[in-house]
Amino acid sequence: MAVQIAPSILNADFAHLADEVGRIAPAADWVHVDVMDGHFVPNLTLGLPVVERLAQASALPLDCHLMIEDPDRWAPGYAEAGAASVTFHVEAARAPVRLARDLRAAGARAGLALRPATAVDSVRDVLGEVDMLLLMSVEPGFGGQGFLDLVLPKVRRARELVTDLDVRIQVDGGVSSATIERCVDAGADVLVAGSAVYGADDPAEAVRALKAQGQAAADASWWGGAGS
Ligand SMILES: O=C(CO)[C@@H](O)[C@H](O)COP(=O)(O)O
Ligand SMILES: [Fe+2]
Repeated sequence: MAVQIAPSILNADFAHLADEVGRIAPAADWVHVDVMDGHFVPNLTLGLPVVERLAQASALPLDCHLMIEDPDRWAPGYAEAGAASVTFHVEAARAPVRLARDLRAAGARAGLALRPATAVDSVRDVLGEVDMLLLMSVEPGFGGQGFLDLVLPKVRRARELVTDLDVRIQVDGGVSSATIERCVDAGADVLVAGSAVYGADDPAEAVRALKAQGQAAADASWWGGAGS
């Protein structure tokens, strides 16, 4: 299974977003767009009008991570705006199964996100309804935070639970050359990296290096042969 890198533009220059995506486009699989509403998390970033324009201007598919309240109401709009993948938090959703189905019906991949304190087993029965499970390895809200090792057993458990499913496991927060191998070895196959990419002199080269490191870890891991 190919490891994918989704750089987060949270640490990019918001005045030149399309250009910032262009800097990673030669190497990245997705561009990770962190949508924060100032309520679900104590930070405010961007919303639907920006995502709509970015989806048109971006050289990469958009992986939208919605850190917002009432995703049941707002998330389908991001799929309709052109996001290729829309991830919402289970802690905020009233009807996660219905919402995942709405996202897929709107043409997007559906992702389910868990804060660090939310147990993976709490969503085991709905994993067949989604395309990706996002496990936060920092408390959501800000880039540049330290990686929380407590996510690693959760990643391993998630990988066990999706053995017979076509569900990607994404880790988000504090992913860098120092932590990516542990994430992938546990079972992650999509890695979000914000400051590790946009803090580098050459963001595309940083993505290539992370991908090579992650793929080597996957090939050597206990789950590496699983999935498609
Ligand atoms: O969703 C979030 C933060 O809430 C992340 O996507 C971060 O933006 C990733 O940034 P780094 O931790 O890699 O700097
Ligand atoms: Fe994120």
